[in-house]
Amino acid sequence: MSDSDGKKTLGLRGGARPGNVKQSFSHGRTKSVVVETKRKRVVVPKPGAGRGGSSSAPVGDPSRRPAGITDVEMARRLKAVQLAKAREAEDIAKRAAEEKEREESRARRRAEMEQKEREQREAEERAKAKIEEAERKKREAEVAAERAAPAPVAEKPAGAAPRTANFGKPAPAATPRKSDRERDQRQNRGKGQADSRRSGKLTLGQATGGAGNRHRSMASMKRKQERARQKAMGTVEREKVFREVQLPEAILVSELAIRMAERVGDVVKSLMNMGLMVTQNQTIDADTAELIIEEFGHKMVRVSDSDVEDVINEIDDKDEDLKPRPPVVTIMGHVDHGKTSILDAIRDARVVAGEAGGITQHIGAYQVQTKEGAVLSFLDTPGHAAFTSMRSRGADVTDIVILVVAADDAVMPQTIEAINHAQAANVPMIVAINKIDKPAANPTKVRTDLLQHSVIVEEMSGEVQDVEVSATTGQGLDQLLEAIALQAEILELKANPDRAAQGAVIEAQLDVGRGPVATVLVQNGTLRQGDIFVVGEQYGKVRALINDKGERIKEAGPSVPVEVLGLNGTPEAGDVLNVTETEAQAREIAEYRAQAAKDKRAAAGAATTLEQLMAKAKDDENVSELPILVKADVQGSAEAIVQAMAKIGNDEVRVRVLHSGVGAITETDIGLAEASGAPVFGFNVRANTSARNTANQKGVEIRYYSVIYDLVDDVKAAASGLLSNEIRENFIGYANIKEVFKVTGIGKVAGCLVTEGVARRSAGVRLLRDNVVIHEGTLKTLKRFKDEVPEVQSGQECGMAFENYDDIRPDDVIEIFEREEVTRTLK
Ligand SMILES: Nc1nc2c(ncn2[C@@H]2O[C@H](COP(=O)(O)OP(=O)(O)OP(=O)(O)O)[C@@H](O)[C@H]2O)c(=O)[nH]1
Repeated sequence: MSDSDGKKTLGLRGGARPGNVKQSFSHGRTKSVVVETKRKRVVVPKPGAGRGGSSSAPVGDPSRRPAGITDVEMARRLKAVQLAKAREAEDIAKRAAEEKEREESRARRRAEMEQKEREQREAEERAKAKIEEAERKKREAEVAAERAAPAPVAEKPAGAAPRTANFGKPAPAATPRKSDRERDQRQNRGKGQADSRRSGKLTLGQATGGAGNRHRSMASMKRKQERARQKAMGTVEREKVFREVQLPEAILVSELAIRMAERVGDVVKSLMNMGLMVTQNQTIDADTAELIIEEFGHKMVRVSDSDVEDVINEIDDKDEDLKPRPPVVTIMGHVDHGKTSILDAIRDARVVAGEAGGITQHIGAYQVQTKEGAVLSFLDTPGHAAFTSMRSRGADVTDIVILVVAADDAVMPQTIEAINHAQAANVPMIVAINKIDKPAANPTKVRTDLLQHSVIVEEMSGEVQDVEVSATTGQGLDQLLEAIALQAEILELKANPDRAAQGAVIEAQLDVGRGPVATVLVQNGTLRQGDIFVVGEQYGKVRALINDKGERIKEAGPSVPVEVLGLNGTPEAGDVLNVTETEAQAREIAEYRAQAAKDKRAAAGAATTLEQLMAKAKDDENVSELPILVKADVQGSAEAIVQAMAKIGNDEVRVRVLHSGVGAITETDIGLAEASGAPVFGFNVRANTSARNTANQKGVEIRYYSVIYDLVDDVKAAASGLLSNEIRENFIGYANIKEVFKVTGIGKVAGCLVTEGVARRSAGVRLLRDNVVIHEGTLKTLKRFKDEVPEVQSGQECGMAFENYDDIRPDDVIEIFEREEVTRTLK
């Protein structure tokens, strides 16, 4: 701008922009400094100059070139620019080529990995197929196996074909999975730099040797996933495996879970879903367990008894080993028709005289020989209950039933029961028409009576043998024995005496001097002294064998009843005796059975459904129970009494036997009876002194009996006392309401006509509207012509008002009834 002047401050020339800067120093001193800034010259190329310059612009044109640049410099610069552009294009092409190569190598790797996966899968499939093939080979015939063997080989080329194609062509759309991935990658590339950078990193990793690592890591990842998948699938398959679950009579919930290989929690849960509130430590019965096993998709194999029982499993006897055996005969019939008398007459021994009330109480078994030499075994039972209870324990000992019917009587309830039992057991019958000596005897009536119960005797052209006998005179007894022998012949009863014995307990008791004694009827084999045996939950070694005549014998063959000594405890009637090889076996089986019985009892208590629990709770509110204690001389009697007690009662009253046992009444019995407020019934047994004293002190009633029927009658009477009286309603009349009046002081009064019976002031009334009871109560007033009357007869008009009830309308009907209390008894 201005030229330099001597007085002026030295400054820049032209284009300079002056400015002052004030500097501050210490002690308030300042100094102003002039600062000049010079603007930088900016060269802006004119439009079109660049393009022309790059190719055909005249190099020496000073107007198109920046100031101060020579032609040579300009040419050099342009050349440098061209070179840079060419290099840039080259770089782009190179990068594109590299990218393509990388892409191809990635595709190749992917193809390889997939190939490997496929190979792995195929190898697994082949292995699986091999296993299946091996299994099939085992099962199938040789030819089928050979035919089946090339199957995997044939599959191989088919599986290999796409593999070869993949190798030749790195990235074909071989599988839909692969094409998906490629599409994804293309999309990713299009999406932006971030994705392509990521793919670039992959390549770098590969280039720096990380490729192997990456490859491995991806593969290992895939293997991991595959393992997880297979594991998951494997678990599912395992659940589907049908396990054979061995199921005993009762099983612990936890044990069931273990046997099914399921989680205990799941088992408990499904039990709860079934309405069973049980824990894993509780026992459930086989039926419930079966449902659970089915629910979990397993197969149940019932084991009725444990493997320990296998040692006594039935061996089928060969025909040549079987020899004829005597028939086992049971005499059945109505009370006092002469069962014991017939048996007595046959044995030529007096049994009746020794028995209280002439009623057979003990179960015994005896053998007799007919004149022809045929041996028959007789079983004397105290009624049909024992016969049934023996059958229910699996002791079907009876071959022939003698049905005793008194000729002077008729077919009685117990006769019918006996017929039913014999028919249910599929045991042939012989009818013995007894007391034929009596003048009132009418055997034809007996025969015709029997017809009604589908027993057609020979005399009536049927197949059932009938014999007229008299136990008193002995008439017809030989014919009866002949008939039995004949029936036995028809039945062709056989057994193998040369094998380990098997028998059924007829009676068992604890003998003071001899210990537990069981009367056993040998059914098969021969029982010998010294034999080791298991009987029910007891076991032992035969110390002595005593026959029905009280003689000691060394052995007892088929159909021979014998008393066995040497038991460790008292078995129950109906228990089966089996001879074992060793004492260990016998003990093991006995212990197993005892445990099984205990488990079963526990299961019966535990496996109660909610509904059952509620029903039981509800029942208990309404049902009165008569608790009793029973002590008897022998097991059979105790059992018969318990069974008779079970039959007494109805929906409201029942007898509950708290305890039943064999032997004298003890202090323990009295204690139990006192706790439950129960009387003690002694059957052919007495209370010992201390028990008697305690009973006196505590006020426990002891009753002694020697006849079962007396006991039953007494209990029935006692149980009847528990029955609440029945309230019976009798309708005495009906009245129709004609009009309704309002009377001050009384309220609404119905003007009625008694249409039926009588209206009584003291009776109960019901108000019916359209045949629906809308009120039940009593009458406040019954008037006839303004007079209060006790009753009004049918056809007469009267006024009635209800006690505490006013809603009465014309056309309503009044039902009049009386209630009476009726004392009930048990049948
Ligand atoms: N006249 C006559 N009386 C007989 C005959 N058989 C039995 N009795 C009598 O009938 C009564 C009953 O006989 P039991 O042998 O005790 O009758 P049961 O069927 O065994 O009776 P329970 O043991 O109570 O079931 C006795 O008094 C016998 O004397 C017979 O053939 N003729």
